[in-house]
Amino acid sequence: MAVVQRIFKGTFVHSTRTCSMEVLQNHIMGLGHSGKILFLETAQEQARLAQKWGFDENVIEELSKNEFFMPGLVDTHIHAPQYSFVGSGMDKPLLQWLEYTTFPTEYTYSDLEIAENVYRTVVRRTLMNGTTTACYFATIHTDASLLLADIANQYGQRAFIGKVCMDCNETYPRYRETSEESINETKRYIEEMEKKKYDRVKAIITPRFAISCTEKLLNALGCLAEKYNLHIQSHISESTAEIEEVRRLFPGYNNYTEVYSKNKLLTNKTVMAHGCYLTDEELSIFQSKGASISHCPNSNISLCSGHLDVQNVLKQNVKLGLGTDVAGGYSISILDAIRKAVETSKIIYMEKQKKKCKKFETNNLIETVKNGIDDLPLNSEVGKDNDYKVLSNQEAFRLATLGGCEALNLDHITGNFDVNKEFDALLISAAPGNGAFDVFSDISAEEMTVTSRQFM
Ligand SMILES: Nc1nc2[nH]cnc2c(=O)[nH]1
Ligand SMILES: [Zn+2]
Repeated sequence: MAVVQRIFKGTFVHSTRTCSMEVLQNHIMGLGHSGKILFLETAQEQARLAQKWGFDENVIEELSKNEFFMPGLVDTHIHAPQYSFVGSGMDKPLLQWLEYTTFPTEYTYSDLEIAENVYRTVVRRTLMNGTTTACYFATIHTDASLLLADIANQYGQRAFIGKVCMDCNETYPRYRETSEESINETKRYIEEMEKKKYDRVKAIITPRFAISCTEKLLNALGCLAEKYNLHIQSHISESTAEIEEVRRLFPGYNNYTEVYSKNKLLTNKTVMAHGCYLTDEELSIFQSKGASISHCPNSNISLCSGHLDVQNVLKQNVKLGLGTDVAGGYSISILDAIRKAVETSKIIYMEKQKKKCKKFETNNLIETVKNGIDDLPLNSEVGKDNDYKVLSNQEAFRLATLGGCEALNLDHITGNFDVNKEFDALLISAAPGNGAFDVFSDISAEEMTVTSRQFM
């Protein structure tokens, strides 16, 4: 039997397959050598557990009343090099923003000194914000991408790191590769990454998006992903202008999703960012391939790209996680993504209400003509049968943790506190001294001084 290394007692909050947020109070968790969860049971079982696992009850580490453990946050889509201009240049829509702000900045990452400075900062800052797993885009530069992987490994972050591939760039031609360069450098990148044998940091195949890649490159990358059994990431259906351009560039395909799926880029290890305008037909392709979507609500609003209807994606059984999409999104925090996901869902709800209201108005007009003004429906009745359910905080919490791990095909390893998974967690104090918010309850001054720590 495995030897227990650490034992925690207190409150554990996580998601399960059937419950968005399960709060387990007064529970005991035992961790094994490798950080794997050996048991999580009610504290009433303490004496029995001590006997079974052979530990001394005095070694139990007890959380204070306002502390709890939750799974580490998962950022399923973030551009590490773009952190250097986060929060600026957001006055343009996607394609112009790429041309004038993003490409000129990413181009400078051939300089490893620039890369090292920003990459070290972004990994530390994401960890400080509770992101224990991140799926990164780097740039087209192989050595700088390898450096980002090395830094994530040094800091103990679980990460996918993508060397970006793009053999087309009409708007900023200096920042692109030839098809051969892109394919050969991707091979070199994969092989270098394999040699490193990092525990928690892996290469991910990264065509930037259909507009930046020829069909030849997309196909070659799909074949490489298959050959090396790798994860894949890209962008899809983020803005209407982008979709128009994809239609112009790939006239032989029925829709945007097909451009990826027919080039072997839509697998159960694929995560596609945005998907705001995917049709139900396209979502059903995602579902059948087991591919997932990274919902990046801050970016979608900041670049005026569109909204993702999360409830529809979930209804179609497509795997879904949250992403910051720094620097399309101005916040590096997944807590912000949780808030924005709920707010986006409320906006969709209000839009549906408005449509309903318009329908009533039209009907009223006809009714009014027929029956006179007294038969108008009361305002309070408007929207009564709007059956759209706003995303709850608990559901958004699930997307930020277990949902993200499902999206990245990591849910057999981590994402919640199931026995045998790795304990990848945040220790949250709801009432740290001088914290960012206030908690009104009977907590002692001593407990107030406890701050959040992070366990990996
Ligand atoms: N938000 C976002 N969308 C993209 N589509 C292609 N590249 C990018 C990028 O860097 N950011
Ligand atoms: Zn992005």
